[in-house]
Amino acid sequence: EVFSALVEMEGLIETESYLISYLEVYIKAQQQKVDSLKKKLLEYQVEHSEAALDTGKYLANPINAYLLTKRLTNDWIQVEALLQSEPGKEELAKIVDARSVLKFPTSEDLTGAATALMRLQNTYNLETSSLAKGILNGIQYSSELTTGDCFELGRQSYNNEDYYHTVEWMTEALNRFMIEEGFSNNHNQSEPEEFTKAEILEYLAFSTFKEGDVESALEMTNELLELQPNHHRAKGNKNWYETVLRDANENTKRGDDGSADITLSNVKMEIHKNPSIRHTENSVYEMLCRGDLKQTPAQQRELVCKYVTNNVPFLKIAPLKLEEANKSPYIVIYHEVMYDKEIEVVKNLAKPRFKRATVQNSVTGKLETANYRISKSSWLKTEEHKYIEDIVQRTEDMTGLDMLAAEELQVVNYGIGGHYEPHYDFSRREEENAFKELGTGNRIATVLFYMSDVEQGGATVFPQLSLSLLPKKGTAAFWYNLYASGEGDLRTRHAACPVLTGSKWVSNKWIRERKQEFRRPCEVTPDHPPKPFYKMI
Ligand SMILES: O=C(O)CCC(=O)C(=O)O
Ligand SMILES: [Fe+2]
Repeated sequence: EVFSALVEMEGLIETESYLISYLEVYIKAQQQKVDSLKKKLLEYQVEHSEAALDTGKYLANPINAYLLTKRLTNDWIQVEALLQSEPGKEELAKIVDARSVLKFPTSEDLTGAATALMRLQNTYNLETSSLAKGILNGIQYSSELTTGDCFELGRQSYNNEDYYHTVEWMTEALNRFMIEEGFSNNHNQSEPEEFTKAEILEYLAFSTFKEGDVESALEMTNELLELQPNHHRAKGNKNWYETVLRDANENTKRGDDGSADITLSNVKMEIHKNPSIRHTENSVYEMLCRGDLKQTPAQQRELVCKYVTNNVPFLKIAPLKLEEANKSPYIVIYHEVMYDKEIEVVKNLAKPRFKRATVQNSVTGKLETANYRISKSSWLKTEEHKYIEDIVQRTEDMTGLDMLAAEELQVVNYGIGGHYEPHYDFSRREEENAFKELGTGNRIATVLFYMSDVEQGGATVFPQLSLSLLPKKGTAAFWYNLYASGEGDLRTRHAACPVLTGSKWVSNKWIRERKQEFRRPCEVTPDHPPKPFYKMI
């Protein structure tokens, strides 16, 4: 699959440019055939109309008799040959073979890309109508979506059981459909559509019902039945909606307050609200991604920037630039700790080995792909390149921790809407077995290098700390995941926000407990963190 990393999608641009050139040559060849046929037709028509005017007179001329004979012998053989010729055959073969030769996205990619758009819409509160116009946060980024695109996005949302967005996109499709219908009626040039108004209404009605608005769902179904009186499912739905409304009305009548509101208390109905307001941790996460939530001035006042040498002799000459991002747990940003030339090498080494990033199943301990982590990644060994050795040495200097038991450098590229929902980098108790086998202990600390700027979105956020770190090429974030006692620090729960525009590259160096005994001696008493300010789910 290609949608999970932007760099993987570059191959698709190449595919498209080949297809365009094949198609262009094919059409030219076909056009030449049609042009020649038209010319022949015209010649036949001219001669024939003269002959038909007065057959006797025409044939009395021996030259005409000869020409007529010739037209229907030699000439016509040429026409037949032209008709049967297959110009552009080679290009057609190339187009047919393209799927096995060139890089093509799959239907999973289409679903993934559509889901990513929905995620972006949710996280960044993007308006459907603006998005349909190709506008992201007020900036025109791409061409406008067609009615068919809106319908397709609605269908994809429906398949994901996201009824909120199905309603949004199908309403957009319906509005556009009506405008286009009016337009084509006036101009008498209707294009065949890949969907009908009835289909839009069916999706719209059912999703509106799922969202809890039974009356509107019924109205839409009635409209659908006007278009297609024998629509089987619509008839069934109409009955069902009417029953639901009748039951609700009876309930209301029995109510004391005499309110006319429809209560559906006796009807079991799943109401799918906008997913962004369903979970509290999620809503904090999304607010942080949008920049709607920030550290308080009181928190920020405490933070300082300084040059550090961490008692490393080399750093005495070239100290590191440290910016504190959070006091407790201590999270810092190091500036200018990965250089452009290193970044290029790391990217190039990583690209050919990219695989969809996995997560560890908390029950089985197995690695698997998940919708809550969408990116591609690969692992680079320290010995692979001098630059990686340098990066790992710098990581040791930055953290004061031993790199012997650290994991390899993980390099990550996020695709459109690519994200990693709130998680801990350390392993929870259930998963510990996996680490015991490795014998390296838990992930004591994380160093997260930013290898690109990101145009919009893609922040790393810590919901419990109201903290957002914006990617800046060459910087690295560093924090301890564990207390000195070895217990996991729940406040380090963090997430990678979906990338709205741009390509996000990061690399992680996860440092393990093993070998740190003398660098960060363990303590017996964990300091217990304050409770999060929102409800954990
Ligand atoms: O990409 C980011 O900003 C964070 C990535 C992350 O948390 C992880 O890979 O564990
Ligand atoms: Fe993480």
